[in-house]
Amino acid sequence: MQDIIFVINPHSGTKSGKILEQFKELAPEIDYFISNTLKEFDAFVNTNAEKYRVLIICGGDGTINTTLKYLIKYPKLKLAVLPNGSGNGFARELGFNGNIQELLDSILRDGTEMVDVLKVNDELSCNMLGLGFDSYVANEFDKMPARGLKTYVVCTIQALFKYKPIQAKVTVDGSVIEGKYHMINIANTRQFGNNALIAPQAIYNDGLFDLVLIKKIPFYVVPSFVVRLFLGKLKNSKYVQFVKANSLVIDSNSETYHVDGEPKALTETLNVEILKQIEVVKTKL
Ligand SMILES: Nc1ncnc2c1ncn2[C@@H]1O[C@H](COP(=O)(O)OP(=O)(O)OP(=O)(O)O)[C@@H](O)[C@H]1O
Repeated sequence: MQDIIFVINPHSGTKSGKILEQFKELAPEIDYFISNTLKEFDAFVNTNAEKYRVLIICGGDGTINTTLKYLIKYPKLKLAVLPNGSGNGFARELGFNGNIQELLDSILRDGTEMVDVLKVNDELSCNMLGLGFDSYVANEFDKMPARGLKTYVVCTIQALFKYKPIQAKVTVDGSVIEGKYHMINIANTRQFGNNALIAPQAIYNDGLFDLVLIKKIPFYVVPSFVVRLFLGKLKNSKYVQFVKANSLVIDSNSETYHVDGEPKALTETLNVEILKQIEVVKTKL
């Protein structure tokens, strides 16, 4: 337990204080660090990374995203997750269920699995990036004073009335796909979070990502689309096209995009490729 570090993002989710207390009670011998700012986190990891074998991240997909560059720089460091975000897509896919004792047991078993990391211009991603509707929602969510699932649902419903589809040109495997889209996703794992399975066939360690192109959906189709999304049945929808690839280029008039749920302004062409793999604690027996 000496070589494990627990890092908690106090800005993620809605119950980080309570989780930290529970963690300290169950594992008093494990070092912990409260990551108040990215600057403090950077200084802490760069000073201490060599001391540790496992980095437990307590936060959402956005927090996990901020650790990727360190996991690549210090490959002896393995990632484990105590989910505390609004969607927790990555944690759900890798089987991190939020139970502290089960997490510690998984770490002690010492099994690991590799996970692909994508490079998106100068950023990294391990779960999902997207343009269009979901980046619009991520941007609106970012402006809200409260976080959590409830706020996310409110932002999504409001966006259904305000959002306009985007124009995009995607160059993938020498072909050009061009059109008007409700949203475009590049999925390393199957889900956005909250078990919304946008790319049901995505495999996080196959050296490929799934490009998911969603055409403009008529308003009356939205309810059945949402049902298919949560059932993992989008493959049969005529509004959705899937392509597996390991690199692509996107030009779009979307003003925003998101990387693992973190909204960004879109001002240039996006170049996406599979970069490397990181080692993640295996939760399944
Ligand atoms: N390592 C870090 N240290 C400090 N702050 C961070 C760190 N990583 C991310 N943040 C900030 O904390 C905010 C919330 O983090 P995160 O995205 O993980 O939680 P969430 O939005 O509640 O969950 P989810 O991404 O699952 O929807 C981010 O938008 C970012 O501004």
